[in-house]
Amino acid sequence: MLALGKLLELTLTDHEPAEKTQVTTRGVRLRWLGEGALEVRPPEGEDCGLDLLLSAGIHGNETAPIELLERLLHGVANGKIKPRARVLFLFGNPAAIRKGERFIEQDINRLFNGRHELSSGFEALRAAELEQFARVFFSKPERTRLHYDLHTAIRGSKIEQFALYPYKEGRQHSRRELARLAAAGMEAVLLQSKSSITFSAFTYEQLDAEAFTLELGKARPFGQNEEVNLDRLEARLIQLIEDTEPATEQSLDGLKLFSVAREIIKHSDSFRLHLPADIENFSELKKGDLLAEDLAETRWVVEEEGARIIFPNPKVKNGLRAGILIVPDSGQRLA
Ligand SMILES: O=C(O)CCC(=O)N[C@@H](CCC(=O)O)C(=O)O
Ligand SMILES: [Zn+2]
Repeated sequence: MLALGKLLELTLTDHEPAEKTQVTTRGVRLRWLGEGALEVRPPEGEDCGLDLLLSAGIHGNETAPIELLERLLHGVANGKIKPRARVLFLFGNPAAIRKGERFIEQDINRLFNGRHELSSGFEALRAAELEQFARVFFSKPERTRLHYDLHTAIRGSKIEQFALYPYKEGRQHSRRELARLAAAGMEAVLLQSKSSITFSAFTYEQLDAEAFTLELGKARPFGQNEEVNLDRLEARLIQLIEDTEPATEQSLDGLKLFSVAREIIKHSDSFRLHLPADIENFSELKKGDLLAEDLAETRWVVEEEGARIIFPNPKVKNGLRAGILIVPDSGQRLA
């Protein structure tokens, strides 16, 4: 296999390849752009017009999606996958991947959309670099832009695979994209209702890509991901790369939709979350329950009908999201 097909190995060993560009026997061009970043270009005349950004390892301990990208890249490099789309593969936080940790100094997925400029250190520099890779990749006019940022979650979940769909004022969420996600095995989508500082929010809000964070199961170390079944997603990604995707039905195929009722922000070290430590994502909450407390007698009480919790985490830094309170959404505002 071409050396550049081994992007994960290069990244894990912190190795710069001798040859930065390689071409497969079928004329597919692989270009190493920097640490953990590789662009794939289809042969001349075979480009279908899709620019697909696939990122994983934004959190270094979320290995199933990293392994998935590695399989796709091996397929491209050994000729089994025949790209007709331009694809940018990104491993988000190489230093954290090498250590098998969520992050080194700070959560890189809270440093996009300008936040890295207000910060410093390794992750802030990397977030700026990732924005630049994405900006250059999505700079070609009149092409379709799609970004999937692949993650796994800290805890178990009542709904195993789901997507988070960013928000931008004046832009509607696309029913067609949701149908595509359902076909890729996603069981639910959370429609965001405000701007955010994650990687997918950056490409959605600033680069006009359709962009999603995909949550694909529980985070486990490399080689221990047999319980994370990515078959449907993998098949769909290969179809996107090869431009063989069947015409997507508009049916959302049982996809559950949620919207954000409230983000629970941890303001101080006094923050207390009144949920069991092993609570699963999408657990239902009872109206009237005290969810959390913080300084100055701040109390978070469940007021919404049908409320559920995702990503509860009292250990985040002060000022960051310590959980999301979500409610069912009828999908009436979809385009
Ligand atoms: O399990 C958790 O608590 C977090 C899992 C995770 O990393 N989720 C992403 C979601 C990003 C988004 O809101 O689009 C994150 O927290 O960065
Ligand atoms: Zn993550």
